[in-house]
Amino acid sequence: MPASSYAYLGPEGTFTEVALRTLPEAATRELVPMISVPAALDAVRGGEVEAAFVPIENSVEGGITTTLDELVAGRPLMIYREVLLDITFALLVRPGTKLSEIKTVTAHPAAQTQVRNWLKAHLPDAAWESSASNADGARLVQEGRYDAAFAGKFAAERYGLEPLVTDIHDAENAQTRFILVGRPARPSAPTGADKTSVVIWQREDHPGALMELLQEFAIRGVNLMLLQSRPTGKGIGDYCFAIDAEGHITDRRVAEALMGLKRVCPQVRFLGSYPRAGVAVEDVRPPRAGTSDGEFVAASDWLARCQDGRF
Ligand SMILES: O=C(O)C(=O)Cc1ccccc1
Repeated sequence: MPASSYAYLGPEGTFTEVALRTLPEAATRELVPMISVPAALDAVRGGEVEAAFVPIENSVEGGITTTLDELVAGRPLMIYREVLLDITFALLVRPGTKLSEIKTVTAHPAAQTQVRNWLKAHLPDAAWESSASNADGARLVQEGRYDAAFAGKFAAERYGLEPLVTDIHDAENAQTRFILVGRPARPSAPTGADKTSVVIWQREDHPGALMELLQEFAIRGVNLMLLQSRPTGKGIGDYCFAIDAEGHITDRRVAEALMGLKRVCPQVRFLGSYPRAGVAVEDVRPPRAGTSDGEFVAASDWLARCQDGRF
């Protein structure tokens, strides 16, 4: 596997692959399908690939916990890009299969919540089995292990299947967010429409503990876009929090919020600052009064002058 390659959640024909191919840099890399998110991220940690492209969140189910848990623990990784993809499923079957003949269906667990109502209405007696990815489900249908798979329509041809039903989605406008993850290095320069991801651990259980952490963002006018709690595995009630905040680590208000967290949390893991998918710089709300870079710089200059008695 050459180092100028990107691993992704495979096999060929996943939504992940479709999302990855929308990145211009993917055209110049070898794309290597992997069987699971941990396998893709381990290939990054081991230096076998330059980066890995994996799903992180969808608008119906929330966080993809395998990915979050991988980013929270183990050797640190960093997020460099994100991609949003609209998701609708097709029911893929071996040619000639009728709806009435389907007894078993499969897909990635994150697909289940997106097709649950459709399944209840059209295949109420079908048994559900999870597969490693939606394309892997299609592969298993080709092999005869299941009767049908929920996957992208585009996966049908690759696995010799036919889309019996298309455009299946319980929720309108369902989207999945994917991230490009690499080893830690300097984040790309701010674009004006950026996002910063961190994981924070709280010091101890006490009233208002989470509010104290969130207030580091609130008082500096930093908007939060994701807050996902994950168990640390150390015992019931012991959680860390994955947070996406609007802005770049080089924005003063974001940097100050992160420093605030670093002072009060036992551990903070920086996961990267990267351009927001689908957001133009003109659409980003301007900083709240008193939280622009200029205002932070003016305040720290004033403080330095006070400390010097030069005011
Ligand atoms: O990329 C895929 O095909 C996956 O299996 C992950 C996934 C699951 C559900 C919706 C979008 C992506």
